[in-house]
Amino acid sequence: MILTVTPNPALDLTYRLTALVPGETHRAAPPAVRAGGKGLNVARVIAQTGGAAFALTTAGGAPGVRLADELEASQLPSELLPVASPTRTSIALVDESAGETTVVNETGDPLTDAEWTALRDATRRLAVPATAIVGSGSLPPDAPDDIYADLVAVAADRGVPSVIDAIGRALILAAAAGADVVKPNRRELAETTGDDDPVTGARILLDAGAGLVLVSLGADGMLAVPRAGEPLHARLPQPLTGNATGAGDAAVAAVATLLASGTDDPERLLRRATAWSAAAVLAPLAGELHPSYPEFEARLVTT
Ligand SMILES: O=P(O)(O)OC[C@@]1(O)O[C@H](CO)[C@@H](O)[C@@H]1O
Repeated sequence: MILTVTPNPALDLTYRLTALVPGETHRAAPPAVRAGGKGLNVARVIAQTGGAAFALTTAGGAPGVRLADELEASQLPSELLPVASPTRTSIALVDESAGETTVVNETGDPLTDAEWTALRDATRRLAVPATAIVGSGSLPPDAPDDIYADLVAVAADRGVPSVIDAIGRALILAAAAGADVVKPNRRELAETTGDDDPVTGARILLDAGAGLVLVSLGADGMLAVPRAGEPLHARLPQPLTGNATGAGDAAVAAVATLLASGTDDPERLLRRATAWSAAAVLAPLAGELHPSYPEFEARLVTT
């Protein structure tokens, strides 16, 4: 199975609005409630596409109970480490007329040292049967910077690939630890490296030690910058509108699935990641693909 580790999960509330007007009051039907956080979405997509996934995360307080209940109902194999602070909430406002989604992510509360140790220990234990390990999502305040680097080291010890979707120093340290693939989006990459050009930014992460950098470019598709050879770009002939929340997680799910099956060709990784990411935009909630996802790869333009 592919192990996903989400140190900062979120109870995702998705509201659908006919139109989002800043400064106005909106009335909405009750939100869709999902156990979210990037690694949980990655695991859901792997499961939807026929793979075996296991999600490791934390849960605390009343939102943590709701997260646990929803996760159990979804039947996604998972382990939730109990933590003292309440799980954060993330709100997605889907503007149906504009075809855009606005997201408010709480930062989350710090974990204690003992809770971080428990997360590291559980990662080591659950890595034993894993065929790939994914570390995904922002970290709560005061998190140890090396948490994803540690995960990369665990994967390397087990001889399985690692994929990291993170930001800042945690991402740089994960690259330096030799992550097989790192997948920031364009803004996260610029924030992390201080370079606005995605190819130059990606090369900073490659120089640090990453095997391949995938950069999601939103409606403009995705870029793969390998250690050897030229950068590759893939996109659909025309952009899609929908709910882009979780599109990056679908890309990570695609990459982890291919790596776990022994495929590490950058172009294949890029094409599958771009296709699943696009199919996620057409699905109503983060953590799922539109059922026509197998058709997307054939429509891509790669340069
Ligand atoms: O704060 P992070 O971890 O960067 O993002 C959290 C989040 O917005 O990302 C997922 C979509 O990718 C949601 O399920 C989740 O709530």
